[in-house]
Amino acid sequence: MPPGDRVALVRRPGPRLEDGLVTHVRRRPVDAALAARQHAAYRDALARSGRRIHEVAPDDALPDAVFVEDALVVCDRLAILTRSGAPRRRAEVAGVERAVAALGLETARIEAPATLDGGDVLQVGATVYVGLGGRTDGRGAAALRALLEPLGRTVVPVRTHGVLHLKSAVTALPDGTLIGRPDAVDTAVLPPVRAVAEETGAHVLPLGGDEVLIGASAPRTAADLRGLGYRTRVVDIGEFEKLEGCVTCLSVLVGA
Ligand SMILES: NC(=O)NCCC[C@H](N)C(=O)O
Repeated sequence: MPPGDRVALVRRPGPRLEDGLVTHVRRRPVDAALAARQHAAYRDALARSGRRIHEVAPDDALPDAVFVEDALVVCDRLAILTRSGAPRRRAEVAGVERAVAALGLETARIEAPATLDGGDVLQVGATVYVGLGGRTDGRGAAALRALLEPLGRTVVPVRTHGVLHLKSAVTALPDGTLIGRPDAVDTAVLPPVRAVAEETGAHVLPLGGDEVLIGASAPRTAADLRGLGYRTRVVDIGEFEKLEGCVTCLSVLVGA
């Protein structure tokens, strides 16, 4: 991957998407054809923000593979292949590893028995918050710390409650301000978290400059962010939200 290249890794959903895991929400039918269209629009939004789309080969046997951020954490030029806290998601890493190798990144992995999902890893400048909840354990956080401290990062574990991942509850605006649901995380270890108007407004993906990607299900949060001076790029990812997915989890951004 040449210096300056800005890439978005994505993985298209398959026909068995509706068999994806649900933990904190009631299962609802998922329309696979609509999901495919929503994913195409999501890829298009990332491409329009100046990202080169790099696709991980889809795997129709792995319904949750579309949530690619859980299998991979990228920090500078290091790609960390994770070991999900959901055993049936662990096979997703193989395809992601091949895609990462094609980008020429250095690789490392979270080794058993540690568990870590990428959705629990929130990078804000030189600080990396790691959620401790259903999917990531203390060993996973320690393994992440051992890999990232040499890169000048400070790793801060954060307990989560009643949410799938840390980034289900809290994400960061381009200036580093945290936004989301303070009730779902241990706020004692975090800077102030700006509460959002809708649950799905907790998920924003900074795209560069003052632009953020946000789901169409959070119109009041999007309006608030525009009020703060941000440009919002809105995508409808409703079929993925039925499976506890959000705008962050459908991609991994590599490069500034
Ligand atoms: N990082 C994320 O927010 N990932 C969403 C994963 C959803 C998937 N159905 C799961 O339960 O693992």
